[in-house]
Amino acid sequence: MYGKTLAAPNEQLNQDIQLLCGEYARYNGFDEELCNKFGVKRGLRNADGTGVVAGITQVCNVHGYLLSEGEKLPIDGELTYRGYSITDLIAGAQAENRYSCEETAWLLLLGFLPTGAQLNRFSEILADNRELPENFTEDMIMKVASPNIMNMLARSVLALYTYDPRPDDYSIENVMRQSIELIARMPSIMAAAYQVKKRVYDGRSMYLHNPNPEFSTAQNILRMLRSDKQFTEEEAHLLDLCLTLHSEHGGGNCSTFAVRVLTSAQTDTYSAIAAGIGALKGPRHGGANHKVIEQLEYLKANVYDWDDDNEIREYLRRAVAGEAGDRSGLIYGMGHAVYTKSDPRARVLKQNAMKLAKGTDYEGEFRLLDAVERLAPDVLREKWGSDRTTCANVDLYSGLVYRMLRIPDELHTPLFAIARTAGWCAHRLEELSTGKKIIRPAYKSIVGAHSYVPLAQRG
Ligand SMILES: CC(=O)SCCNC(=O)CCNC(=O)[C@H](O)C(C)(C)COP(=O)(O)OP(=O)(O)OC[C@H]1O[C@@H](n2cnc3c(N)ncnc32)[C@H](O)[C@@H]1OP(=O)(O)O
Ligand SMILES: O=C([O-])CC(=O)C(=O)O
Repeated sequence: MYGKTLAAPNEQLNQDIQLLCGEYARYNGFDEELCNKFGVKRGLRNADGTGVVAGITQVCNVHGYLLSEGEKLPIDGELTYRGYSITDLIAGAQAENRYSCEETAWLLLLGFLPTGAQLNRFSEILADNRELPENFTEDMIMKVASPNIMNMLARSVLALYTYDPRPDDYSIENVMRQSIELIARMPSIMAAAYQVKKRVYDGRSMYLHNPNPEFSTAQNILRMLRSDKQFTEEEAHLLDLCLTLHSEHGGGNCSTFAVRVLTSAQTDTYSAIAAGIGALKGPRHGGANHKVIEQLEYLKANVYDWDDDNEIREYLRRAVAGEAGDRSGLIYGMGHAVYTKSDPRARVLKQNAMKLAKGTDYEGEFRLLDAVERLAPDVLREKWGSDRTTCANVDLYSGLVYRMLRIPDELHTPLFAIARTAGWCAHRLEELSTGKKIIRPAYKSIVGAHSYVPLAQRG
């Protein structure tokens, strides 16, 4: 067989680990009721599920419900970047046949819309910084390839520290430079990591195409991923729309909060952004877009009639019971910490997915996702025993759009990371300029006091 395989742990080590885990279970874990007793805000949430307010931000607003007399009222979600609605940002660029991802990055970093001259200069700066440092691909990506591109993104971002003459300078001027370099370089890292992974793990040919300085971020991504470097303008504009939609989501989402936590310790930009990538990789967060595609494959394999709601509902019930799919009990692409009735990004992605799928081989996959969106809320309500409103999130339709753009499934979450780098950097800058305090919540200790026992006396 061609390609690198990972060594399995040896049998003796497996047995030792099982013993250790048995001991772990005896000495760890606690009665969940203790959290209620001590008023612990698990997941940094209030009793009604709203987030504990951890800071003030001017970067973004995620609006998902109204509070009336202490009750959460479901509404259609709204998302604004620096006060501008995402739909206006996208429509504005589309009306002028422009790409919006670079304008969005400027807006998030600086706080206002660029003039034409500012946008042109910013795009030139990004173009000048897309290439990776000399020998970076050879030394940092090729030498120890990773089977997982998110892992490779995090490792490569950390490695860039070594190539930076001022890695630990956290002045706004220096962090702005680092932010712009990272936004420019992330697509090149993803493309190289994917090509090398293809070669090393899948035994396929790799193509290392240089970015084109004349191209936008979306155009360059398609150019670098495709063996023939070819793409259509429609494809690049759709990818640009996806990147814009994923660029930012407030200070409280798991990955951005991770970036803010690390930043509050005044650590370096590379460590903070690598933490964001690590958090985004999780299947409850950005990794859900990849999981949605896996879930779609399970549905395709296990549902006989894709138009039979009863059969799909039954499958979803089994998934929630942990008896189907990846056995996690989750329906991926559904539910959100803030949005109730709808996620505005999912609405836009759904429209595009529907348009693109119509009359193609993907129509059936679109109908399956649509069925998940229609049926999952009731299935979840059965589980919760309540009438709570839940909705599709950004991850439900993005993977199908990427599939239709011929982007490999394993790059769906990395594309999210590429887009979110602008948001992470904007929050890092904000945390540095306004945070002023190390983020340090408390954990209530419930461990009793023990007298030390000398080794010879332990039973
Ligand atoms: C870019 C993004 O991060 S968007 C989110 C992407 N993630 C997913 O699609 C994964 C599936 N969804 C989820 O896991 C959740 O809805 C989250 C992580 C997005 C939000 O989590 P929370 O804010 O804790 O959701 P919420 O308060 O509504 O959860 C209540 C309960 O319902 C469960 N639940 C929520 N959504 C789902 C779901 N899609 N499938 C199964 N159970 C769910 C929660 O696990 C929780 O169970 P518990 O009380 O046993 O712990
Ligand atoms: O806000 C959240 O918790 C998750 C989310 O949708 C995002 O980060 O895009």
